[in-house]
Amino acid sequence: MDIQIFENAHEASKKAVDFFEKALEKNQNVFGLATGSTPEALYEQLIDSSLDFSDAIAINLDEYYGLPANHPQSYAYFMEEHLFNAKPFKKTYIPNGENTNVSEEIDRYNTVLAENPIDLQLLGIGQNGHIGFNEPGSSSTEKTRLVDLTQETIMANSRFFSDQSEVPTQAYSMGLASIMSASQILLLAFGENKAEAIKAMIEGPVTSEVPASILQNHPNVTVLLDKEAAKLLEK
Ligand SMILES: N[C@@H]1[C@@H](O)[C@H](O)[C@@H](COP(=O)(O)O)O[C@@H]1O
Repeated sequence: MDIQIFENAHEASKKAVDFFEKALEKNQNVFGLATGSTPEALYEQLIDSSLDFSDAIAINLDEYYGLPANHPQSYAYFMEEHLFNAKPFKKTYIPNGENTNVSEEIDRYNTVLAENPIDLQLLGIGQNGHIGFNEPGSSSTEKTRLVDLTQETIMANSRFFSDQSEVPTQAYSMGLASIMSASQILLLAFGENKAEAIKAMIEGPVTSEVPASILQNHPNVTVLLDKEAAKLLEK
């Protein structure tokens, strides 16, 4: 893993833009994208850049189960608001949270991934070390699936909903095997509340208890951190 530490999220996100630029230059046009507050600064900078994604494909990691795409807290809505409306892609994919035929939705998404191998996968990280919505205990061999969210994740995500009872308890997510099959991975983490997860991911053992630790086994991972998220790392 290549670990890079920056003064703040803005500087780290600036560096992340370079990875998108380099990928486009090499005609690596399939981007695995993430939601959450972490990539917001990156998406703002991509919008402000002259980079052209009109030939690129975006494949998102996950979506809440039960939320329609036009729900303001759905990840589909987030992506439109934070990136796609201002920076159009040729094609965008995200799990359909409204599809209650679970095996059909999983097959559809796994086919999308098989037909469009991801060149650059962007990731955030949950405070418990989850990536996508692969919670602690997730198997490293899983592809797309419907996951039960942990109480910790439901609590963390409740800040976006007016009432905790409205926070979905399940989500469709690309699995760890889907994430690991990307050619290159870029993980961003900002703020002190990510410091423990980052330490465990980088310096701890590879364990399903910290899903992100599996990234130690990937040959091409870059981690961009601000000082707070890096503060527990051994110097
Ligand atoms: N499914 C998303 C993850 O993809 C994201 O990395 C994580 C951290 O979110 P944030 O960036 O807001 O801290 O939250 C959610 O659980």
